[in-house]
Amino acid sequence: MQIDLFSDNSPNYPSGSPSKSPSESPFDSLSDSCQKIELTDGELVYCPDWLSASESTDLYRVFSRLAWQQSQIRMMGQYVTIPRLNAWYGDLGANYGYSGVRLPLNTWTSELRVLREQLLSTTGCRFNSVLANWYRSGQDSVSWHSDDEPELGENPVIASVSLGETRRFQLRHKTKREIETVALDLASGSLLLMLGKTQTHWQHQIPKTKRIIGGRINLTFRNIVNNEK
Ligand SMILES: O=C(O)CCC(=O)C(=O)O
Ligand SMILES: [Fe+2]
Repeated sequence: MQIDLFSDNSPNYPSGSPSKSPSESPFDSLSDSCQKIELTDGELVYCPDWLSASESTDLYRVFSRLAWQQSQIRMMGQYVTIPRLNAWYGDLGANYGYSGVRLPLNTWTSELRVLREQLLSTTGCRFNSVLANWYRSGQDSVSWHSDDEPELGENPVIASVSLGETRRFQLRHKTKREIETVALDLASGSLLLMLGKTQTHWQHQIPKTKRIIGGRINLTFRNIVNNEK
């Protein structure tokens, strides 16, 4: 695979995509196995079989050995332990935090690097970091939020790879309450792209479930544009 790592493309815009009229998304040319989901004020692409079942099983096992930690976030002046494990990997300088937590930066593992290259060839987007989440059971979750930290820049492309147990992913519009919540069941081996103004206008969550289920690892590849912090 030939990749020009030093080309001067805008980091959040696919590099290899053919030129399109402005009304078309650069992601329209993704394979037929991907489904485009148009939102009011946002856009998603869902590719259910991005990885094969055996790749997904192997990667779940490999990634269960990432540098997991259980972070504490600040909420209304109090420290609260988050109901999931986190790990942050990225290029030197790709520093990231949310809700008062600064996650320690780990250097890429070879398997995370391979996934990042596969994402470059699928999407044309180059990511410099990945936030890994491990939902150990149905009692682990992430509550309503947007991936809108300033270091992600404007209209970030977030590429979310799911491994292990299928979990429900919900999105709600921030201001237009008449728009119904959107729900997607994110299967093992799937890729979900959140595009355009999705982070500006929508929040997303993984709710808890009472079902007795196994674990799920989610990898959200991101591009940190402001690295001086
Ligand atoms: O687990 C997921 O699918 C979502 C994770 C997420 O929203 C995040 O890491 O910001
Ligand atoms: Fe998120």
